[in-house]
Amino acid sequence: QTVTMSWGYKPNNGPQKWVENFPIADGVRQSPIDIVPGQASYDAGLKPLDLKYDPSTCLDILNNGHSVQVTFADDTDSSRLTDGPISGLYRLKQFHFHWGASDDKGSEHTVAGTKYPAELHLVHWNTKYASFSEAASKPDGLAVVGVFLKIGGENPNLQKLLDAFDTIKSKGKQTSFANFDPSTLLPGCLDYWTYDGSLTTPPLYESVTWIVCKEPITASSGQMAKFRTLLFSADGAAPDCMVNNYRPPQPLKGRTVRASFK
Ligand SMILES: CC#CCOc1ccc(CNS(N)(=O)=O)cc1
Ligand SMILES: [Zn+2]
Repeated sequence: QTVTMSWGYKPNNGPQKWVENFPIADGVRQSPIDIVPGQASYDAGLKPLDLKYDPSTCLDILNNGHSVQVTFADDTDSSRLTDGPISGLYRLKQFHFHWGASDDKGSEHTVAGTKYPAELHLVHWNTKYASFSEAASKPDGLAVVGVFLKIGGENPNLQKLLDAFDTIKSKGKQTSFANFDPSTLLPGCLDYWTYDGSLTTPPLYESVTWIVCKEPITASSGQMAKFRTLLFSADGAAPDCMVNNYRPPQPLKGRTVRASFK
């Protein structure tokens, strides 16, 4: 390799290599995991998720070279998560996706070994800390809500994002993106599994309370194909399709997965 390569999802810089620069990759609370419903413990003490998002906090949509990300203004509590498995109030910072090269793979979490074509992550940070950056490395710093995507009917709310993809095709491109309500991407039923985990990309901080929704949302096969038109590569570089940007499940290492539902 001529220039020092940053992390990615290829054989020479992908998940099997991340431990070289990020030793926490072999840590005790890494994500994602395979969720085995029969082994999850129903916890009647878990509260329903309370998610309230203000579309006016939506700022822009970005190709960061690893995923497509929608970023939010987090200087007030107007887009936030409370209750569920967490205590306190966590502010929405961004959401992004992971997906495959084909509809048979793409999610990071799996359910009894089943891979979904994609997974949405809504990243929130604990307001007991002063900022996202400070919270990102604390054991109770982040709460990420995961939502599976399955192949089904056209999703009109998802289409609003996809319509912006042509302007952010390559790494580093971003464009303003206003008045999007992320709650339109949530399933009708907010039953969830929860466990203590990590970021699924470098720096892999073990700072995430994971909240994975049992019910998927739908995307059509054509909409999934649109995700695959994005590029890992920057303008002018050899085009490198942004696909398979998912980390495979990691060892549970004795952790308990709790269910909010019977
Ligand atoms: C300071 C700092 C930092 C890192 O911030 C992030 C935030 C989200 C992610 C995506 N991780 S995931 N897939 O677990 O939501 C990666 C790095
Ligand atoms: Zn993610």
